[in-house]
Amino acid sequence: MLNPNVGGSGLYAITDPQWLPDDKSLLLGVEAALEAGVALVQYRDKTATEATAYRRARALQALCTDYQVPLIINDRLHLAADLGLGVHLGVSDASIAQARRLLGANALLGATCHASLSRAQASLQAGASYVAFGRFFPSQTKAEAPPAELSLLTQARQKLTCPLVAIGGLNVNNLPQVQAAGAHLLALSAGIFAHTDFSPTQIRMQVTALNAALRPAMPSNVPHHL
Ligand SMILES: Cc1ncc(COP(=O)(O)OP(=O)(O)O)c(N)n1
Ligand SMILES: Cc1nc(C(=O)O)sc1CCOP(=O)(O)O
Ligand SMILES: [Mg+2]
Repeated sequence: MLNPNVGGSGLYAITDPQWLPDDKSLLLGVEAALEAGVALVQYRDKTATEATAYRRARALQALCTDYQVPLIINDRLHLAADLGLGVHLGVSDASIAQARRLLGANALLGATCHASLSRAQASLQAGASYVAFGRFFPSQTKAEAPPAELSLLTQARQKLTCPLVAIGGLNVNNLPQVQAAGAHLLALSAGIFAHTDFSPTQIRMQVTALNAALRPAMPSNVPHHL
């Protein structure tokens, strides 16, 4: 379900250990984002051991449940299965079809599609709940992410009926144009969590400013799949 605070177009907060390096900053940072209003949270942590990732995901699950916001696990399909959560998968990760079989019909499954509409169509065919395109702007979090053009979102809106996620270098200044191009969900990591002095207050202020930059979606545009 999308966050009604933002009328169906919402923020998708993606954690990263560069910005939230330990349990305390991760939980305080995500809680600040939840308080200020995000529609989805993704736990993305490439470096944590299995045990640490499990502990952090469990703690985030409890927090997100309190705020009734879905939590999605990046990459780690078996962790998602253990906790009964959704998963986001890229081209080098487990397949969407395998994830759908393992996680069941109701799980949220996200698929990275970079700049490829045909990959998006194939991912949906295989059972994805949403498709993600990007990166639209240079990313501090993932500098090597391949580029995509904003016009792709407009084409995707014409061809696909699922929720469309935009990712990569999003911030308060470029958010309106990404939304206007057709994105339903705006995924950000650095734009929410990267601050020189980590502070939950800064994160809350940042999410509040991002939400203020978003225009509420028309009811007919709101995808109800999430
Ligand atoms: C919402 C969202 N979109 C894209 C990605 C990138 O996934 P992937 O290509 O698998 O890369 P990593 O995140 O695993 O580095 C994402 N995580 N979330
Ligand atoms: C994890 C990820 N995937 C991307 C892609 O384009 O597939 S861009 C990206 C990083 C997103 O973080 P930020 O908002 O800081 O740019
Ligand atoms: Mg991945």
